[in-house]
Amino acid sequence: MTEMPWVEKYRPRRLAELINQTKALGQVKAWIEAWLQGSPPKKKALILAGPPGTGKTATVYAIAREYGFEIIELNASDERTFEKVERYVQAAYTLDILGKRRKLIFLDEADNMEPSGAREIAKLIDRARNPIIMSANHYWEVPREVRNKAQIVEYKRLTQRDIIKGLVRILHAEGLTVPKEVLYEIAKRANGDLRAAINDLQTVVSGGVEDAVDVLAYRDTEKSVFQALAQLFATDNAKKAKLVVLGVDMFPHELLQWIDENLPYVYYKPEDIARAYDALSRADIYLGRAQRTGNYGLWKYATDMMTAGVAVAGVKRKGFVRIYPPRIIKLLTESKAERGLRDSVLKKIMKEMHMAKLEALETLNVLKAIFEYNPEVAAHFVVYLDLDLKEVEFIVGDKEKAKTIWGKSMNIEKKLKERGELEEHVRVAAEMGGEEIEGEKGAEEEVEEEISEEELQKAEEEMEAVGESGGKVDKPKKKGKQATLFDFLGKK
Ligand SMILES: Nc1ncnc2c1ncn2[C@@H]1O[C@H](COP(=O)(O)OP(=O)(O)OP(=O)(O)O)[C@@H](O)[C@H]1O
Repeated sequence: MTEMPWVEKYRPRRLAELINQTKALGQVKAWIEAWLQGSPPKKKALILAGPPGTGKTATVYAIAREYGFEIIELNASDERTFEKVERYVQAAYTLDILGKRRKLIFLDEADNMEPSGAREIAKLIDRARNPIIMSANHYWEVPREVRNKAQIVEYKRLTQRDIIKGLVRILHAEGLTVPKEVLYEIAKRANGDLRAAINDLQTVVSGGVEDAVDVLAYRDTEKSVFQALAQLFATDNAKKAKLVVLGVDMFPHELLQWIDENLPYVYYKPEDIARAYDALSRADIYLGRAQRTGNYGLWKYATDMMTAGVAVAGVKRKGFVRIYPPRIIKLLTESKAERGLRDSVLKKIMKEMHMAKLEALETLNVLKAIFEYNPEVAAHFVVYLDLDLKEVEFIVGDKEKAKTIWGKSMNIEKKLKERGELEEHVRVAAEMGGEEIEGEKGAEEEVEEEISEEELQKAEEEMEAVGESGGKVDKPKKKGKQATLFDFLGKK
């Protein structure tokens, strides 16, 4: 079961619970009280500016709770934001007779605003009859016309002592303890970001403290990749998705492995997972092409595909998502028996779905997520791929779940037999696979997909479209008659 993220569970409910931001809180309180006393402050908007994870958003929620505001939370990077703000800006902030609560407008990411949106927001601030609070990591990147109309409140980077205080508070509430050294390590690495520290603590605790050394060792070298992926998987905004990986010190193909590993835990609908993997395989194609031609300009498209393309692929799982290091590293520690099972499953995927090994590996990752969360669909795959119980156990990684899926697959097979349709099922499955494979060798060889100049041009337009609209990427059409998960899900 997915546990609630601790950063949400322990979001400070009252201002007094906020650690070490006394000066900032004093300014916010004075400003909000001016509204309540019937004389709105001269600057009708506030900008809470400071490093991530220092309590800006938490302040807004605590203020709302203590002073009885309803929060209208909007993201400043969303182009439609100003239309939405417009709706609330004119509403009176006083309590009305129907007992509705006064509204406080909260605009996150004010440093990520489009220029046209900024002009509108600036106009709206002038007309505002409700308090508008904005939040930004980089004050100077908030558009000037907005900055000029807002009062700044500075949030300071939290100290290691502050971080430890926050972590201990949570451990106390959870009735847990972790070794002091682990706590110090987390605090040291958090760089003043309590949100990152709390996420690290939850990761360490959920994996068992024995795991802590590994997780923290990774943090040392891959410091920002955990944070970047957590942000990537939290956003539906294509532009933000592209930005969050900018600071990651990694080659694109390494980043791709990390995304690949973690993606099945983020999406839960098979069609969304498949869509995200489609974006990832496009990225992979660009990387291959860059490698072959030496045109490393293609890395940009690859990175855009694996970030924006993946971020907009569908509905994400809510709750805390633990980020895992790439499977390739884990594979090295796989036992011989596991390797054997993996290879036999891969062979079946390659044979039935007419895929090359690399694609079959990706498909196996998708199957893992499907088997974990969707036993009905999983059972159809068992029949289709003719898996045995041991292989099902290997895919789902849990004996009980494997039995459930197995039971369902037996039922499907029984029904198909009864209706004399087993052969038909196999025929349909074969059709999905398309033409006959050209022997074992053909299936095992990695297929090199060439892309033409027109395709590159199209990719550029595609990525621009993703960046601008934040909308969904069109599912690229697969060449040939290879079976895809879409085919399977569509035909089932
Ligand atoms: N000063 C603080 N006191 C107590 N808890 C805090 C503090 N700062 C952050 N936290 C914890 O970290 C979580 C994230 O903090 P918050 O959302 O307020 O960060 P933020 O400053 O708005 O970051 P960002 O700029 O990335 O939006 C909170 O839910 C809370 O659990």
